Amino acid sequence: MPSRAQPNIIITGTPGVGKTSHCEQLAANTGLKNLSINQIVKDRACHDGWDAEYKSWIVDEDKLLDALEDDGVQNGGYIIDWHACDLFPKSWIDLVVVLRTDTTKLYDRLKARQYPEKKLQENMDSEIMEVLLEEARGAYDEEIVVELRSDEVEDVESNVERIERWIENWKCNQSEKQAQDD
Ligand SMILES: Nc1ncnc2c1ncn2[C@@H]1O[C@H](COP(=O)(O)OP(=O)(O)OP(=O)(O)O)[C@@H](O)[C@H]1O
Repeated sequence: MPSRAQPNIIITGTPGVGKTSHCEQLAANTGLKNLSINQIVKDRACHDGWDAEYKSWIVDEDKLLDALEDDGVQNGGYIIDWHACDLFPKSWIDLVVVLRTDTTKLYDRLKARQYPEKKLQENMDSEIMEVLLEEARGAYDEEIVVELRSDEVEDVESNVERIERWIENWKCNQSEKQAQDD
């Protein structure tokens, strides 16, 4: 286990599953820093331009990782909000939460955001095919990947409470480990 005092947690999932809603609530409750990768990509120009068809930035992953490393993300204390997860080094990450949503609900949420039809359909397919869950399971140890439902508003609160309990346990384990090492 790494010797961080605070964990790093990825909240991932198909666009529209509720990552931002979860991350904001979790950051407010725990004091961990909310790291919106979308924002970093935009603000720190970690991209190779704008994809007009998909209406999204073409991410330069090397630049992005350099920017995160400069900020000391590897030292812990971050909630990482991003619709991909396999680019972050394994050694940086303590928990990966993959949010899942009923596809009818996802369709309504993406439609409300006026997503272009092609992007909407691809995201629906991605949720149906469990692409993000498979990506998380492929990139990280099985025991740190957790799948949570985000269908109803109440799910956000119960998921956040669950993650808060996980953080407390993680900190206890870290303190015990530290005491053994001293
Ligand atoms: N569990 C939920 N129940 C009902 N509505 C939700 C839930 N989670 C999120 N929403 C709503 O769905 C929309 C998308 O949520 P949010 O922006 O948090 O998703 P996201 O996964 O961060 O999307 P993106 O990847 O595009 O940033 C918002 O209008 C939000 O209020």
